[in-house]
Amino acid sequence: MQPQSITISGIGKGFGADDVLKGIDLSIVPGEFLSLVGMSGCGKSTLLRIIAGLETADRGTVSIGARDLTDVDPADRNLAMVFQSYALYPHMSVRDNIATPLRMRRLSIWERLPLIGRLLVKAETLREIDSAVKEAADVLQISHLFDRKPAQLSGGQRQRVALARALVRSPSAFLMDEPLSNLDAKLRAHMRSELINLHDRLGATFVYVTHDQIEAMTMSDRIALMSEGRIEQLGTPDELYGAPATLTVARFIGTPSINLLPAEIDNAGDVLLFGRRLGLRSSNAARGQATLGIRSEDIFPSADGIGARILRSETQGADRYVTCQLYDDEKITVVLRQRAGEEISMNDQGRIRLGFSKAHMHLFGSDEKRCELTSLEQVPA
Ligand SMILES: Nc1ncnc2c1ncn2[C@@H]1O[C@H](COP(=O)(O)OP(=O)(O)OP(=O)(O)O)[C@@H](O)[C@H]1O
Repeated sequence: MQPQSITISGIGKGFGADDVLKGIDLSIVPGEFLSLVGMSGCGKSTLLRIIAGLETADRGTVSIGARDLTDVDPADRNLAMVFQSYALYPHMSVRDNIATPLRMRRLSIWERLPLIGRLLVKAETLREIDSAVKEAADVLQISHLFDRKPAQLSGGQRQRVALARALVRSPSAFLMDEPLSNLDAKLRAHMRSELINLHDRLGATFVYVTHDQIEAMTMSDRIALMSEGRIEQLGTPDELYGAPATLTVARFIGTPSINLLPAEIDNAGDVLLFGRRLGLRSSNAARGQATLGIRSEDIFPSADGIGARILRSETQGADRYVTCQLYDDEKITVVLRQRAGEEISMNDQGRIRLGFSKAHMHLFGSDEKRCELTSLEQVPA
């Protein structure tokens, strides 16, 4: 199956008085791995269900390739949906679970009957179904589990059966709703890389819903970050991390979370942090209160920096995250990343001085939107 594009135009959806999707436009390119990510309740599952045809939009259209699907039944959309709950048939073997979508599509109601159906159906059709089931099971490395029932499988194996069942139909695209969230952390990380491999091998279009930004950041070609029924930002993981369009995106993406500090913009557009000019100017920010975002890797010990007190430090793999209180202000703490082998020099009271990398600061105006910053060295006087 050639990978297909998915085009979503002006999708709106309400449940009662709740406006859950407020006009979504999104073009997913053929073969792309696109994640819909956002806080619980932002509308990502509803959007995926509308693409699948399991939910009807109040307005707007969904197309796959050149085909408008808005009024097409879910069964005729040729999209494979994989759920968090796996949705396997408990009484059927792994082989029969995988074969079911093909039997539904290729066999008549009589041919699907146990025993008598076998007499009616053509041997060639059965062979074709068996071979497609075997191929899908081989891709997901579960052929040795063919005769087991779902209850006899681990979580990861069940999810693989669900994926094989989706794969066997040669769908135009795969739609996945939090497919890994029932797995423990280690298996999750393993299945993440299996899904990436599967995507690379199939070259198919994947739309993946998750509330886990790490999952979205590590797996996706592009991410659509949703908030309150809107797409807040659409871009590559690097774009969302390196140039968050809004405070919501900045807060959501990145571990540890971005440090946010209260700042001010004076009449000339100069940015002040704790009353000090930073040598940065914003041409498009409204004057007054603003927020500066600084990621932990862009903060470093510096003799002429801002005074801070170390509160705690946590080791995570090769990095240590050090939480510091700025100016003894209880509300303002920052986390900096200390790499293995680096020692932070502090005085006996646990105090240090911190500098911020100007080139990597993110400024958000009072409307919470990103403002462009220029270094004053580049601004003509
Ligand atoms: N069938 C329904 N009837 C009424 N309200 C619904 C229905 N389905 C979803 N909602 C509401 O719509 C909003 C968006 O739900 P949706 O499941 O799309 O969010 P989500 O971003 O996928 O959240 P989660 O990560 O928790 O699954 C929520 O407030 C939810 O309560």
